[in-house]
Amino acid sequence: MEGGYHRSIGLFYFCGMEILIQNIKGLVQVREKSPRWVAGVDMAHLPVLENAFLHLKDGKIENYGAMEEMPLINADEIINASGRFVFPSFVDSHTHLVFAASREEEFVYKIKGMSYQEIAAKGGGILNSAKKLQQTTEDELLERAMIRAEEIIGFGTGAVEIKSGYGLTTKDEIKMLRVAKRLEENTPLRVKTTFLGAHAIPKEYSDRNDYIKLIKEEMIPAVAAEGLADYIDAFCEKGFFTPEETEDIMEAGKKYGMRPKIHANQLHISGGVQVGVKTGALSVDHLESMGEEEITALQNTDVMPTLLPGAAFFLNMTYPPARKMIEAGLPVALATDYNPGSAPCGKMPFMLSLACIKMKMTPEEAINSGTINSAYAIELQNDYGSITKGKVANVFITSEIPSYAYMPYAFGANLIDATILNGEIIRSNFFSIPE
Ligand SMILES: N=CN[C@@H](CCC(=O)O)C(=O)O
Ligand SMILES: [Zn+2]
Repeated sequence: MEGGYHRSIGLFYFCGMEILIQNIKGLVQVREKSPRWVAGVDMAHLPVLENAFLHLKDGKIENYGAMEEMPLINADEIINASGRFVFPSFVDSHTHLVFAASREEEFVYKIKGMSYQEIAAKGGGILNSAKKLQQTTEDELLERAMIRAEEIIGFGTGAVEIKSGYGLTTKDEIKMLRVAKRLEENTPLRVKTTFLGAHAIPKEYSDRNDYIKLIKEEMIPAVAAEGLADYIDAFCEKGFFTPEETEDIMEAGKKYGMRPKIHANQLHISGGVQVGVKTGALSVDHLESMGEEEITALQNTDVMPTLLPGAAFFLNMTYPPARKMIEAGLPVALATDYNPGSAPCGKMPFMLSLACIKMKMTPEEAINSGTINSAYAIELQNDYGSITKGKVANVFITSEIPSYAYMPYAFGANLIDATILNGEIIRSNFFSIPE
């Protein structure tokens, strides 16, 4: 067995560890061959193997099957999961989890009746977060983001996308993205990064074109030179960036190898969906405001519609029409949008509950959305998002629950009892972790 140094906790660990989880009540999202996504009526199907075993070796899924067919396995660690379900870890494909400070003063304004746009116009919102982030050092930001990373691991997340967009100057955007990269080095999370310089226009720009020029001519090349971003994003919304500006910025990013992922149709029908389709975006995200035309535009494309019900919940807005999208044959992905302004919550199981309760998705559809489909939304579907031989050994074990549907049903409950990432036991509260 080979040893190694644990990046996050500074402890020696056995990276060649073999783990056998046996007597699993239900092994969820078992796919012999991983699809790139599931769409339309197929979203209602969630493959679950009852009374199963799962064998993890060298950080990968080695084998799984029915208990009565389990071969002899010489594992270092044997976990008895009777009464429990094992899920592939969630993939959270849209977050802003690097930020300097929370914004609960705006929360109170919202309670008193101010809208998201009114708060932004008063210098709150994204510009408020940018001001605080500019005054925070890279190391301080990392320290704060590490706490959130540990938090989401406890909620069952194993891979995450993190955006910039609270820097709004070249040096501060780079600072945010460096922190996101350092999170991957310092935690067991798989991290994908997105450059979101086009999140808001800073106050000091009387001509918005000057800021857009800065994004295209200075920020994008600087971010690319350090290899800091996989994707490029813009907040395509009234009062933020127009569809034409969004398209221009997406095309500029593409020249540097960054594929678009767009904030689209959150507050209005913004044209963001059509720009996403036109620029070959990997995903269009939010989609609270969708007409027939937007749904039709997404059909027969490779763009993943990504729903962020935590933002609609927090802002008390209409939820995306998930049923209409699924009935139109589209896939949908789910993510948290974890950020200090519109969704201060990184808990994927709660997103599943909101998907079911508020968007009328079934538990099967919600689980497919937060695993295999959200993996596609950050191009990780070949390695994450399902229990498939050869994929990364990222799983969690639930507490003793009656069914997998209990996960979205018991909203807010903490139902995750153990987490294994990259084949390492990260935490457990029902068996002791080997020294
Ligand atoms: N909508 C734009 N960006 C974030 C919110 C940012 C903020 O208010 O800080 C979102 O995805 O909801
Ligand atoms: Zn967002």
